[in-house]
Formats: sequence, structure tokens, C-alpha cells
Amino acid sequence: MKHLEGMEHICNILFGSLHHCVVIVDEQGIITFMNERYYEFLGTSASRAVGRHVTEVIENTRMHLVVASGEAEKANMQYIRGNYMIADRVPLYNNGYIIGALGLVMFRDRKEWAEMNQHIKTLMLELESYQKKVEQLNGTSYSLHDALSVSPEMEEVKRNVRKVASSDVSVLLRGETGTGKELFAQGLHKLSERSMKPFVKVNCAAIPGDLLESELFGYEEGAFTGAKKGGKPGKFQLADQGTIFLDEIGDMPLNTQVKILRVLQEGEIEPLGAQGPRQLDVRVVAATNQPLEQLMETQQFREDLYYRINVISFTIPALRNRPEDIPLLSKFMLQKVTKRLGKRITAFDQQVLDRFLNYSWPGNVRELENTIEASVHLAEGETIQLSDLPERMADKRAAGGEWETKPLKQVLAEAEKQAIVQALKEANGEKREACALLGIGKSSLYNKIMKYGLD
Ligand SMILES: Nc1ncnc2c1ncn2[C@@H]1O[C@H](COP(=O)(O)OP(=O)(O)OP(=O)(O)O)[C@@H](O)[C@H]1O
Repeated sequence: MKHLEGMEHICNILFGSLHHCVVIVDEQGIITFMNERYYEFLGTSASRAVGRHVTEVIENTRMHLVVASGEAEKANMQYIRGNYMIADRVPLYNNGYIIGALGLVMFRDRKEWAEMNQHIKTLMLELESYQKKVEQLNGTSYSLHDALSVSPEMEEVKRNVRKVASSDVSVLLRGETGTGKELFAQGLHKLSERSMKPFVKVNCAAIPGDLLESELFGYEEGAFTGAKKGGKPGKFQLADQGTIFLDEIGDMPLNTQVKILRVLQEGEIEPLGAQGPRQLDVRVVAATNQPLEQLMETQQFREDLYYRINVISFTIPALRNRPEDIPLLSKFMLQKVTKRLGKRITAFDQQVLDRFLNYSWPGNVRELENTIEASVHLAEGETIQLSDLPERMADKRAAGGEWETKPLKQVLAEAEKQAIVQALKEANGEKREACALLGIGKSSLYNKIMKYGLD
């Protein structure tokens, strides 16, 4: 930011009366200047835009990527506020260092543009539908815009995630179960240069230890008896050029940790039965809900791997610590669930919202969504009542105060068991459906069913 300070006055003279839209960002992608024309077009103002990350203010912008790559982009098509515009973006250098970027969004003669825009719109809509299909095939369905929040804590995490998204730095996402770590991992990938390449998720807790290696690194034909003809690519190969998301990394067996570290350090893998190593280019995003520092003390997690994946870490706050987000998320989840179930329920009784605000949400946003889904099933009127909430929510002990006096482990275990019982009930014992409701893998569900003696 310091290089661009004091430039506002000069920029206003230069670009103030220009018919085109101008934006300048600093080396972190933070807006330092926009001209009046751009504010008008976006319906915003200097006080709302300057100082914010450019992705928060301008749709489909690539300014942060230009700063990261240092490469200009000429006559790029950009969809803003219902129109396709032509954007030029150039990096700004000072003494050989990037200090920011300047973007120019061009308008054409209105009539000519309107005609061309219609034609382009049709083509671009078609392209967009293909892009969506590619994204689905690539394994992402979320972007950072899907992470709803109003709380300052979450807004700060989002701001920081945006800042590092365009670089290749390894990111560790921490937070309790259901806080949105996977959503953030996908958001990071979508904001990066790798967005059109694969996003591959590995649930380190769900793959049995003895299969983890072949799942991660693949194998060659004939590597062992029972190996598939033609071999099988591992998750790392599938993620080549893209992002690999190592979920629940704290649950990864020690011997696999050694191998992962080698891959990350040397940028190559050696599939089982292969003649030699293969070069790879993957960005690593890991997530954990376990205290890795504690696991290191008990030698369950390797220190060298910890430092390798923990270059930058973000902690996503638990829902109970950001109550401001609860009304917004509840409303959104209600709309999502009622749309899916085709039921007309439009609001929550005030007592329900109060209960939500006082409840501890050990399963965080996922539990909120499941709770709302369960109550939509039970509700008879157009408003969700206290009596429509699942049993655990009706239990006063679960709502605020007292539960915190119980050991957290016990509370989490009780909530987990309750959620599984509920999901199995809702899914009529159909385990695949219960997995989908809970958002966990099959082997994870089987382990938990055994653990809590629910078979
Ligand atoms: N801020 C948010 N806005 C909207 N939806 C959210 C938000 N945070 C989480 N969700 C939703 O909550 C659910 C759980 O999120 P997600 O799977 O990303 O959590 P997680 O932290 O990765 O969980 P786990 O540690 O159990 O794997 C998802 O359906 C996700 O879309």
C-alpha cells in the first residue's frame, strides 16, 4: 500500500473525467483508487470500496491475479452487473518490484455495444454452462461468495483468504467440525490461477491406513496381486496443476505423513511398482479440527510436515463464537431446505431464534443446517416453532451455560452420536443417504456406528 499512498489526488486529475472505468489496486489486491465513473457503474463509493480487497467489490475481477503473476491482460471479457465489458489490466512496477495493478474497463458506443452485447451474452451463457460442468467435474461446487457471514471475525478470515488465494503458498485451515473448512478450501482454489484445474479432496480419516498410499500415489499395472489392469492414478496425480485438499490431516497415519512430506518437498511422486519418480505441480490446502501441536507432543504428528503445511493458517471460528452469523445463516438454510423439499415455511418463531443464539452448536454450520432440515420436516405451519426443533435442542441443558461445564470431548461425542441416530432415522437406515446428510464418508460412518454401538 505504501507505494501507492498519496496518489489519489494525481489519479483524480488523470482519470476523474475519463469515460472509462479505472481501478488501481496495491500489491495485495487491495483497492487504492477508483474513478467516479466506476463508482457510478458499480453503485458504490470510495468509502465502501477503497481499502477492501478487489474481489469483494468487483465481480469476476482478475486484478489480484495480475498482481500475483505480474503479467498484463489485454482486452479481456469481463461480466459485470449484467453486461460483458472489455477490460485491460496492467501490473505496475517500481524499481523492478510489483507495487500494484491498474485496470481499465472500456465502454463502446452504446447502441453498437448493446447489439454486440446481446450476441456475446448468448455465447458467454453457453460458455458459462460448460464452465459449470467443468467445475463440477473438477470437484468444486463452492466459491468464497457462498461463505455467508456478517461477523467481523469471519469477514477478516475471508479478507485474508482472498489475499493469499492467488499465490501457491500452502494453507492450513483450522476449525471445529462443520465450520466451513472445505468451503474455504474450494473458495481458495476458485480464486487462484488453478481454478480451471482439478480440486481433489482426500479425506485422510476416511481411507483405511493400508489403502491410503495407493489412493494418494496410485499404482502401476502388476504392482501387486489384484492390481487393476493399466494401474490406477493416485489423488496427487489427479490433482496435478490443481489443488489437493488434505482434509482431517491430523488423522493421517505416521508412515503416510513421511511420504506426503517427501512429495511436498521434492515435487514428485513414485506410484507403487513404478520405475522412477514423476514430477508434480500441486498446491496443498490442508484442514484439521485437531490440535496438531498436541499431536506433535505425543509423536502422532510429524513436526517437519507440520511446518511444511502450516505456512499460512486460518482458524475458522466456531459458530457459537460468532452469534451475529446465526440469523443470516438460519435464513439462508431455511430457504435452501424449503426449496429442496418444496415446503412453504418462511420464518422462525422468535423463541426459536433465541434458542439458536443460546445453543452451543458443537457441529457448527452443518449442525445448524441439519437442525433446520429436521424442523422443516416436523413443522406444520408456515413458521418454525420451538416444538419443531430436534430433541437435543429442546433440552435446556444443551442450550448455553451448563453444557460448557461438561468435558468438551463428552459434549462432542454426545452430539455426534445424536446426529448419527437422527440421520439414520431420517434416511430410514439407508447408510448412503445418512452419509450424505451428515456430510461424511462411508467408512467414517461405519467407524462411528461401531464406536457408539448403534448397529
Ligand atoms: N459461512 C457459511 N455459509 C454458508 N454455508 C456454510 C458456511 N459455513 C459452512 N457452511 C455449510 O456447512 C456445511 C459444512 O461445511 P464444511 O463441510 O465446509 O465444514 P468442514 O469444516 O470442512 O467440516 P469437517 O471438519 O467436518 O469436514 C456445508 O454444507 C457448508 O456449505
